[in-house]
Amino acid sequence: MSRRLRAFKRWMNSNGIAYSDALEFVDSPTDGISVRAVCKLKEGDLVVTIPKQSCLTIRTSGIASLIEAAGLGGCLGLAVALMYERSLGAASPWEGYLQLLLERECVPLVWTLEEVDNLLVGTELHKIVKEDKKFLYEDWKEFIEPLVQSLRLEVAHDSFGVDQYFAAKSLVSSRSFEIDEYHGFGMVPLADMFNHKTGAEHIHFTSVSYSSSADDEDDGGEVLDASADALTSSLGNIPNPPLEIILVRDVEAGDEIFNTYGSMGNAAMLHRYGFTEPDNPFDIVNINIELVLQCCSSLFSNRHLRARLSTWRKLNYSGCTTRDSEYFEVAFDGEPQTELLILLYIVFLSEDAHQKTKCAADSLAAADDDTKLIQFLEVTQTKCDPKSKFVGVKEMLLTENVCWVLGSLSRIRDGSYGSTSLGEDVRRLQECCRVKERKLYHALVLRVGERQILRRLRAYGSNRLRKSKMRGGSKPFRRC
Ligand SMILES: C[S@@+](CC[C@H](N)C(=O)[O-])C[C@H]1O[C@@H](n2cnc3c(N)ncnc32)[C@H](O)[C@@H]1O
Repeated sequence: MSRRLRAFKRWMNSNGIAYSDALEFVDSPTDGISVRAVCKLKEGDLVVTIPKQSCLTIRTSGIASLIEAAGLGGCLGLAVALMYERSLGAASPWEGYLQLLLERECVPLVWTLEEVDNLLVGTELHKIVKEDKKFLYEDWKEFIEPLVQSLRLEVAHDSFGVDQYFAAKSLVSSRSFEIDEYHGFGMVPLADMFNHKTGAEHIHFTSVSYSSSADDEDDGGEVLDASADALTSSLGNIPNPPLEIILVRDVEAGDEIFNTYGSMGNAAMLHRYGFTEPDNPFDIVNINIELVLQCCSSLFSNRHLRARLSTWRKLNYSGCTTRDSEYFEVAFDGEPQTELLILLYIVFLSEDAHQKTKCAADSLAAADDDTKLIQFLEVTQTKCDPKSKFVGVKEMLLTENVCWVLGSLSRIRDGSYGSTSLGEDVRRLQECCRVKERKLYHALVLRVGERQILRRLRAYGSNRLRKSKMRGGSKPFRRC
């Protein structure tokens, strides 16, 4: 066992963190720390208990009162707590835990701007990471720099520099857990040593809720050997149950024990945790509404597009929204969000069908989603395919024109990745070393995954078109 793991185990023992003998901690020079099962473990086994007082949170940190006085909460406050405890070195009560952590996690936030521009161009993350860098710098300038200057902390000021803040944020983003209402988010030693596997986790991490009934207290016999002091909150004598890790799936002897960080696409995973998973079924690509309108602008006037967009909105449709953009999701299998198909369908409606839709807009808008779509198609007098009950209402939106735009959107969106083809990206990924070229590897997994979704979007449109033609289905209202 590595020296840092031995020191961490000693620290856990003296801080009331109890774990099953069946857990083995592995320290690999290439892949970091992971947890394995020494023997077979069964679903329902309680394998770890962690007193909340051993977690590093805004409340437990030695700088708690200053953070509170400055009104810093959430991840920003936790990053300050982490920077402070790190600055204390061996004097920090968490030293045995902190010495186990990397200086920073390799999330795009801590990549250079040049790396972000070169590696993430075109991907869902490019703009987001550039904004993150800007906003976090502003947070540092506005909250952390004045805090350190005004309070004349007895620790080195350079422990609170902008680089240290970004490093702390990368650890908070990749390792923190929500503990409870009182502590909020915190660094949870040991719970943060389990790696992630999508949809195949073995453990769940839980915060046990306290019950005052004597029966419930008796049931607490399974709790591992955590010290009574550690289980009692420092705020009066309110019993404060520990955090627990419980097996939710059997693990064979020798196998790695995985947690889940949630079901998310590669962009979210790389953003928050600094890694990706090939063929991640939760991957998505977003198509901005501006791009949709731009794509249609070669066929229709601005006036026409504005009128059709307004009708779509009157029917109570919208895309997904963030602070400053509206977009449509394309799922892993290439299926576009229904709202996008409806918008395109309305764009291509004949003037007569559009007028009828406008007249019926108020009553249509009030209906639930499924009924609204059926009634909308009836209003626009789309001839229902006799087999439509087998193909689904969504298919009725896939006219030749709509499918054509889907293909165009896919090509234009794909152009944002630069001049290399998908095939070249796939070759680069095959030749890339996951360990030595970590940033390039994960950026390529993200890029290739997104471009494959766009290719499936093209296939989605052309397959539906072929099927529709074979059925002699709905005719386009207007040819491109
Ligand atoms: C909560 S920590 C897990 C323990 C970590 N391996 C360590 O060395 O301390 C989360 C970090 O572990 C790594 N990680 C977790 N699951 C991973 C996976 N499936 N593939 C690659 N890296 C993973 C990432 O670097 C991530 O930011």
